[in-house]
Amino acid sequence: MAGPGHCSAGKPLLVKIVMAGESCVGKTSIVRRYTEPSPAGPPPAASYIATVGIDFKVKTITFNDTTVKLQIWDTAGQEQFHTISTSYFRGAHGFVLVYDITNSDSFQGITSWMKDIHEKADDEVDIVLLGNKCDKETERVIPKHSGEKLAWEYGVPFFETSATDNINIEDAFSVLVKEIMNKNSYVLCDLDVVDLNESKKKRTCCQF
Ligand SMILES: Nc1nc2c(ncn2[C@@H]2O[C@H](COP(=O)(O)OP(=O)(O)OP(=O)(O)O)[C@@H](O)[C@H]2O)c(=O)[nH]1
Repeated sequence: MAGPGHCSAGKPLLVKIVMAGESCVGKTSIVRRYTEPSPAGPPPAASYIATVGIDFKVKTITFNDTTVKLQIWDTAGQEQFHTISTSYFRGAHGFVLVYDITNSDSFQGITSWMKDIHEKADDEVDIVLLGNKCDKETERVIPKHSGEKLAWEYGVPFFETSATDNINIEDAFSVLVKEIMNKNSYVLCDLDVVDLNESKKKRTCCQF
């Protein structure tokens, strides 16, 4: 893969990030909080709508004076979508691996998601571990030190986050992007990305 030094002048870099973790831990809410444009971000939807298959959002950031396009793939956590979700792991530069601090099954599931990442993603991929829903302190079942210990065992950064209260979301992505960007070889030039929304906007009933 090409590093930043190989990109044509003015071309942004492209970084592929994949969200992973059990169903209902807050992956979609975290992506929405991070990518949607209002300064504080909109609150995640109060009602839960499961991701079906896969979805993605793009966010453009500046890192050390370089424009970087983050392509964030939001996978479905439900078991029935496991094969399709993990098929998007290949080629990812980084993973945001999420559990819910109020749900012990989602914490136990991290080991299996880590195994999937190591089996299906490229070697030396960067990962950040998030214990989400830290605004629900009274319902907490996973102590913060358990998350820290697990992250330490895997050698990855760890944050407790809240998509609802916008806690540590920006910081978690910043740390992940920094780790990815520091490995120049994992960043692609954004040469052949087609903006599908842009083509849709231009299309009329007679033009395809
Ligand atoms: N209190 C609280 N609720 C949250 C938080 N993040 C998400 N939720 C709620 O948790 C539920 C599930 O959130 P989603 O973002 O859809 O979860 P998901 O991991 O994308 O779920 P799948 O699409 O099934 O994989 C929704 O009702 C959200 O409003 C949070 O930080 N705090």
